[in-house]
Amino acid sequence: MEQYIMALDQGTTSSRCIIFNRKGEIVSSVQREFKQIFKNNGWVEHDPNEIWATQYGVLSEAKASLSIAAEQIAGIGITNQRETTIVWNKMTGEPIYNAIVWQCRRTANMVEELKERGFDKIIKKKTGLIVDAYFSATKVKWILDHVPGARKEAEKGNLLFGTVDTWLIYKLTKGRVHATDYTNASRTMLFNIHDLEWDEELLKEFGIPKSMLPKVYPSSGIFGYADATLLGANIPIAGVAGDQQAALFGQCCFKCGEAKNTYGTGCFLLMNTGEKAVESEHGLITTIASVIDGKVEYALEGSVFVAGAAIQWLRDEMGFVKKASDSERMANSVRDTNGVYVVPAFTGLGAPYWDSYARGAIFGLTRGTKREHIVRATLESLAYQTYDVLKAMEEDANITLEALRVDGGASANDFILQFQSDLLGTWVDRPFIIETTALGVSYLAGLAVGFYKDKEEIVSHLKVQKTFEPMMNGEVRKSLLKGWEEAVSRTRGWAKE
Ligand SMILES: Nc1ncnc2c1ncn2[C@@H]1O[C@H](COP(=O)(O)OP(=O)(O)O)[C@@H](O)[C@H]1O
Ligand SMILES: O=P(O)(O)OC[C@H](O)CO
Repeated sequence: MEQYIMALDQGTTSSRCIIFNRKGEIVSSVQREFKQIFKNNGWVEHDPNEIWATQYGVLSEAKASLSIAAEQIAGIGITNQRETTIVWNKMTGEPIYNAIVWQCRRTANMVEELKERGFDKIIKKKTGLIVDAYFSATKVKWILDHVPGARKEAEKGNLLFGTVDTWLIYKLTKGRVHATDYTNASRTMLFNIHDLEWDEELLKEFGIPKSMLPKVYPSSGIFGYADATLLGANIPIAGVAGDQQAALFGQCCFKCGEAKNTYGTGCFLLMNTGEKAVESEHGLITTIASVIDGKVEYALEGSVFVAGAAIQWLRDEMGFVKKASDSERMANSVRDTNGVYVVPAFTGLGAPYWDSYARGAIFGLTRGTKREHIVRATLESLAYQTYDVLKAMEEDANITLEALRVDGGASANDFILQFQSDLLGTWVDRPFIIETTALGVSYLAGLAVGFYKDKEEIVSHLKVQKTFEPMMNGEVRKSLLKGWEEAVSRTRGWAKE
């Protein structure tokens, strides 16, 4: 009987289940979008029960579509939107508040206060992170401070905290396992990435009892077993990683200096730095890339908060496109943006600016501006933001990339990738499978259950579908970048009182 790996990819906008065969090919894929809750300016929430319901829905559908027996699933891999924070009651298993999403800015003031006291330096040293509302720590504190009775319950040991991987493991094992992996732990701003432990000083600073925290495991290994009532057999959960680290693995960036950029809701550029935790001097963060067989590898990361989400905004709020993919045709229907720049700083700016108070803006509007120009400028903004983080990374790591490996939903858009290659002046390689997040965690799970022998076997699966080559004249590039730089500078600090 043929065996498969089931990858659960819980992203910011959708829950997905992809089943892979031994050759790393997709044999079934089901996806479902879920509700984004925008209660206040800059706030973003999800309903944890809807996250679970959609995730369970797609995994059941994907399995049914193949008509396979539960025993044919050799292992489950879980990969997830990172940092998003859920707190639930240990007795009832019910969340006490909505999931506070990584993009949410509600704790920006808390962050300011930490910076004023100089505590950001301690945080950076221990966690590799630039203090920001992006990470989980201030979100957990906010829940404990604002949900009536929460802090008391937490102190009694009645509440559990988890990122989305932890929530899914908990639901899949029917509350038997409260665990996470090192990559997800490294995004909480509570985890010491050098000692590989929850940090007592940080827990004290944020007032978070240790009893709330999940146990931390390597990314490839057995976390527990999905309950037989859910899938028809007790199936091992054998790999867990934050989605961007999973994509790094799925792109086979196993060597020092290898990097990938994922164009999903946000854009995340990660470079493997091997056993060395490189400290950035240009606004990037240091994070755990993977822990496998006791070996820790680190990465440098540039996180851009809004990328594909800007195209969803064009679709849902502006009504400029019916489907995200229509944006490509519209962008190509005009020669250029007619001087328009869109800076999609809807939830502030991440790397390399780290400005919680920046807000989105459209510049250069004239009486001749058409919606096609705004659509084109929105697509170009993904490439400009990537340019900014890649340049910071090249300076930190003192290297020049020959080619950028790309993936994620918006990497299906040829216009974006051609413009990306033009701006960077380097090749851009898109693989056959752009779902590298799910692919990566299927590799991690597959290694744990003996589906794959080693990384060498995995590398043999990597195939480039299309390479984009730079075609833009150097002077044009320079002038476009100058306009972008100016546009970004004018969005800075906008929402600060
Ligand atoms: N053809 C396309 N052109 C531009 N953007 C796209 C296209 N297809 C999908 N997207 C964008 O990609 C994002 C979805 O990518 P995905 O990798 O599934 O994201 P996530 O994991 O963050 O939910 C959406 O924000 C969507 O707007
Ligand atoms: O949902 P994605 O794929 O955009 O990823 C979100 C990131 O993990 C946030 O850090």
